Amino acid sequence: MPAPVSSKPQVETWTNHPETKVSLDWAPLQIIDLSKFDAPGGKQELANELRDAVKRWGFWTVIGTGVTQEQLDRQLSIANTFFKLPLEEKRKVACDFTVGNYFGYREPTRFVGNTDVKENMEMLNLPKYTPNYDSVPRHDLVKAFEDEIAPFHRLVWDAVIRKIFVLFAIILELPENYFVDRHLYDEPSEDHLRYMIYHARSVAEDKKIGEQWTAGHTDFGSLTLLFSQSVAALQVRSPDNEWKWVKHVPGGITCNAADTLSFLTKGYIKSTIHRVVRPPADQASLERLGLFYFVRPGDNVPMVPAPSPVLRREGYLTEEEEKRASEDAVTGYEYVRARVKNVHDRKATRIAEDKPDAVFQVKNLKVQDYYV
Ligand SMILES: O=C(O)CCC(=O)C(=O)O
Ligand SMILES: [Fe+2]
Repeated sequence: MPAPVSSKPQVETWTNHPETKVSLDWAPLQIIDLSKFDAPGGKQELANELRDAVKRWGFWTVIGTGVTQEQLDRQLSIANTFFKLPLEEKRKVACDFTVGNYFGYREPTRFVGNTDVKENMEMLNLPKYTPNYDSVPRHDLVKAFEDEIAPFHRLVWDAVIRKIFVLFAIILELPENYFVDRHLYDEPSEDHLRYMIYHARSVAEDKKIGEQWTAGHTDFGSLTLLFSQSVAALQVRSPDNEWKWVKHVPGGITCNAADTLSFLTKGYIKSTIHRVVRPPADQASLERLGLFYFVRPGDNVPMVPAPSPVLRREGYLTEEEEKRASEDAVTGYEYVRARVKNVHDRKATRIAEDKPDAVFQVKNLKVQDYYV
């Protein structure tokens, strides 16, 4: 048995950056106050507020989550400490994209498209703390802080994700636990908490890549939670196909729906296109450290449309489709692993100049690979 890690390393405290003073074209994202969730009529009220946001934007912000600023800052400081480790240490547990495995450290090794500019982002994806993942390797630093990371990991699911899934079920007139049951924390899934850092680039380098740090894309799982942070760089494609900046909401969590939730709802819940670009001038030289939770469907959950009266009524789902849906259905694990492999198991990242006509497909499930 490995020796228990007795003392914690010193953390490199992370300090948040000031917000940009540049006036940007911000996306008008709906704010959902989850502190109302348990009040009488609260869930229904929140579901009504969320309905339009999920159908049209696929992006919204939650506040009143119960996750404290102190907990958030502590996670960011642990993340900051991790990224300052020597590369050899970070490499000890690495993502294995040859099998679409996103758990572990992602090193910025790839060139952007056909340029000589390298990726500027590193990440660490931490699987859930449940017996299913006991044997998954973790870095010593992560083990040393497990008493803080593990409860935080589960708290995000319990306090935020579970509630959002209940709201989706109400919107779709399904039993309240319909989506919760397909994303349970204690069942196996590719869910991960993510630490992610973007390093600043020079004006000249950013120019070569069209200032796009990550090309337009949809996320692979069901739901992405981005703990709101002050360095502006994330843009969402609006219902009118215009890029809008996502504004910082202190203490809030920006959420977006992703591919598998769109499959489970026949496209009613929108898997929204977004990208990451060079920050505005007053923030362009800052390190951009972020904390995320990527929610994936349960490994064994079939990607079939929910039997929702709303989907039937609004013409998303025909009787014939409903009958055929479960034949040869793709599972959550199959889709997510294949999608991660397709996007990441390559030597160069995609760039806006590439032809954006690539379609990714697993059996009947189809998405556009990336967007300009
Ligand atoms: O860094 C961000 O704000 C978003 C990152 C993102 O879109 C992703 O990792 O899928
Ligand atoms: Fe994304």
